[in-house]
Amino acid sequence: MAANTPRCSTSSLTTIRMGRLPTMQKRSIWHNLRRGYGIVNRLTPTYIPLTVVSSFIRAVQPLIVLFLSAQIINELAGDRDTGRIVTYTVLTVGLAFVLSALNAVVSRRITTLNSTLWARFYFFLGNRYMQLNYDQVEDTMNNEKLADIEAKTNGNGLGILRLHYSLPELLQPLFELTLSIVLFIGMFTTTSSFEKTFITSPFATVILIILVLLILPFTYVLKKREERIQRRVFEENPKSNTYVHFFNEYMLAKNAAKDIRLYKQAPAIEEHYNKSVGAEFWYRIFDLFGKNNALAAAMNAVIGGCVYLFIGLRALYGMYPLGSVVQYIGAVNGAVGALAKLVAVLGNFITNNQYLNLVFDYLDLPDHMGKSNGNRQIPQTDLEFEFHDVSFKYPAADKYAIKNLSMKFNIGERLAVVGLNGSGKTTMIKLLCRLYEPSEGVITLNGIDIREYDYSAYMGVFSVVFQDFKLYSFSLGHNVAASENYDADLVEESLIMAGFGEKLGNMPEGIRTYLHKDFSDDGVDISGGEAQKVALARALYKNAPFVVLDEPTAALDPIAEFEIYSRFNELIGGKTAIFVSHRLSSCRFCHDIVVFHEGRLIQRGSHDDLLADRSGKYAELWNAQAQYYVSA
Ligand SMILES: Nc1ncnc2c1ncn2[C@@H]1O[C@H](COP(=O)(O)OP(=O)(O)OP(=O)(O)O)[C@@H](O)[C@H]1O
Repeated sequence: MAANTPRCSTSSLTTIRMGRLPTMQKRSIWHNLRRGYGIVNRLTPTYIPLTVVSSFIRAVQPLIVLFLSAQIINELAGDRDTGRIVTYTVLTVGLAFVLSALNAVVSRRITTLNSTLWARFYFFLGNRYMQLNYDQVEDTMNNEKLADIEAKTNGNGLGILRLHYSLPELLQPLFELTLSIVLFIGMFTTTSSFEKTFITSPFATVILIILVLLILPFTYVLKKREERIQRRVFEENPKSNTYVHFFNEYMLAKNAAKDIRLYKQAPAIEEHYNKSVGAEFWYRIFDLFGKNNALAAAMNAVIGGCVYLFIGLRALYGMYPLGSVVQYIGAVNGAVGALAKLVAVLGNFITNNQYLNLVFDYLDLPDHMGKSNGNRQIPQTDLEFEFHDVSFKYPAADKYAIKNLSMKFNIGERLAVVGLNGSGKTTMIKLLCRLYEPSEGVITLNGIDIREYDYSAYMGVFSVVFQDFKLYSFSLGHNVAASENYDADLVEESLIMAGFGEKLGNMPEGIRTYLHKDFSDDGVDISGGEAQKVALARALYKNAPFVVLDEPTAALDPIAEFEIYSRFNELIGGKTAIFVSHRLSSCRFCHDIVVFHEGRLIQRGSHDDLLADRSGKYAELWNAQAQYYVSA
């Protein structure tokens, strides 16, 4: 029967089902370039066409000046026709002006798009993170990959951002090469009468071409070396990006600020940071880049010198007019430079491919709990959930957090869940809410495996307040409704029901008041207990049929706690509710109590029934707490 069929019984299968990255998938460069530029185009739609225009202008501008200067020199050395000289001069100045102006406009727009892309790309990554299945978010391996992507993007400009910045580096030399060929092609088709020597022979032309083409293997070798060393440095420091990410977040985290100060963590953090993210790491990469750039410049200078010599000698033998000498030298050297840049950028594409794979592996993490599962609609009323012999082990753990759990949640009743720390209470809730899937056994809703229901609709069934809930620095209304557009009356009502009414009355702008001061100088800071009330109001506003409160009153003062309990039935209405708490006295209003111990359900019954079992865990926990109140 499906209900008891173990799923993912082998660890490797579990690994894949949990949506981890088994090994980096290899994709072809062309596939990655197409997909990568597709993303660039989606994030900044005008960037690619504007870069084509800008690269063309940058390539054509010096070559137009070169061509027109050559015409002027030829005119000065030949017919000296004033009209033509003036026309060339005006054209040179006029075109330079028009192209510069056009380029300034386009470049300004591109500069804006560069920073836009940066911001949008980080949102794109973060947004993907928000869409991941929860188990993938908790998976250290995926988090390391994300830290790696962010650091490689941020610190090294690799991955998608490299594609973005490489586009002009690719297009400009492509245009330069094409236009330079147009300008120097005349070298090989000259009709002037010249002296026949070795220098003016076709053989010398072949030697020149070979010399120019030498730039290709030379640049390729440099690029390969760069790639090899960069890869080795990254491999030798596999955790350095995670460290950077961790420390940068920790040092600035508001909830770490107290501990950092009181435990004087700053020097220890600094020491650990320097050890784990050593300057040596960056030094080796940048040292290599510097040496490679110097070698490439030296090679260009040698080839450039040979080109000068060759064309100059040919001019001496009468092969080219004076102006054309300037044009050919400029154009051939332009072509040499363009070729070197093209090989370098193609090398960059090859190097960058592994970082694109990293990004695409992350983007392609399977939605194994959502789309790949069922699309059955959620029943409208009477939702009855049941665990059937469920066991669960966290991905990297070797111990079961839940073992052979069978229990039913009675419709419309309140169930208290108690047990020692680490006994599996929160894990049970995560399984019920489909944040994780059971390793063995099955959970049903009205007799049907919960995996057969539409995932997003299923999540809508629960109003949950977790122990580690988070509020954000937007308005109170935004926090409660989790939306820009909300029902203001319902938000207020929920806050009042959750015991936040008095505080709300003192807030300068009511539910439009911002929490914290990140986005508003008038924002208010609230205490831990008040935050818990807002989180409770959020759950009430959602008005889902099943309420889960995981230690909802842990941060509340005794009076607030008493108020919440005494109005609990009013708060929950006829809904089914689970209530996790360490304060056993607060469980007494529940119809039923379950006791967890080491991942197993060991007792179930009413408060009186459980207490009657004097040797049971519940009685032990109750007596342990009661003695403090009695002695007081
Ligand atoms: N993300 C996780 N990865 C690996 N192990 C985990 C994870 N979360 C919890 N555990 C382990 O699972 C077991 C059950 O944890 P769980 O959070 O369900 O306990 P709990 O009863 O809710 O505890 P508490 O009363 O402290 O909130 C513990 O041993 C815990 O260390």
